Amino acid sequence: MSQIVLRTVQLTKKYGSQSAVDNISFTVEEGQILGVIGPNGSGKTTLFSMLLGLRKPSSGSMEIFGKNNPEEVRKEMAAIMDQANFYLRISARENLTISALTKGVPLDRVDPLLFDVGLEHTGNKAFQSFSYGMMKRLEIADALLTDPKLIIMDEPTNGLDPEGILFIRQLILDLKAKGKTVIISSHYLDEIEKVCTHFLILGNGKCIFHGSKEAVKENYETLESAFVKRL
Ligand SMILES: Nc1ncnc2c1ncn2[C@@H]1O[C@H](COP(=O)(O)OP(=O)(O)OP(=O)(O)O)[C@@H](O)[C@H]1O
Repeated sequence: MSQIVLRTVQLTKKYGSQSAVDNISFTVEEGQILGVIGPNGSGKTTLFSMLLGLRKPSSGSMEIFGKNNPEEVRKEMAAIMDQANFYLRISARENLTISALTKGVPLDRVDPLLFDVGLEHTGNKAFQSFSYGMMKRLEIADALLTDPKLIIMDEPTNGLDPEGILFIRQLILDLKAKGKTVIISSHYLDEIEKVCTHFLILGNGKCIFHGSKEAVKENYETLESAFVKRL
């Protein structure tokens, strides 16, 4: 049986009287690629913030690798949240080297990762000269430094050109081939449908569908139709 990576039980986050995440229970097993979708304001970022330990649930519980506190499994997890903090005047390679030193990661991981994200030729350019797509690639390399088992990505294709979108698709497929577990939010249903094994559809903070790609196909044919019919 596959290991359970994440289990939430009636997970709830309230802002005042409003439930941004409302009583959500689901599990994610090792190797699954879970796509989290929902309209604006449906609770995706709030859910991710709790998974990363950035916000505390108001009620309910969650376990990641069997631990209640995300801090205890920090080394097993990485997040790509569009909030990367890099030094502007130094290169991608230098930024990644500093990050590796800070995280206690062997420095020989830096160059292969620059290669993996397609920055091997631009690795010596100052970060401030980077395009948005290049920044995103560096953020991904940084997130993967620790070889995490669980990768959480909040709308990773937002603002990317077609080449960048293809790169993210291939990256997720590579992570899947390595047996990593990925939780990814996106508004691009066609794109997320190509890479995910499972889906969680949120509406007003509630789980309105959770199931496998096969269950979506069997019941709704496409993710878009599941999305429209369940909302
Ligand atoms: N810090 C906050 N204080 C009060 N309300 C908040 C806060 N953060 C989010 N909300 C509210 O919680 C609800 C869920 O927001 P959240 O950002 O989690 O949704 P989302 O699905 O990520 O949206 P989007 O697709 O626009 O990124 C929204 O109604 C939002 O206005």
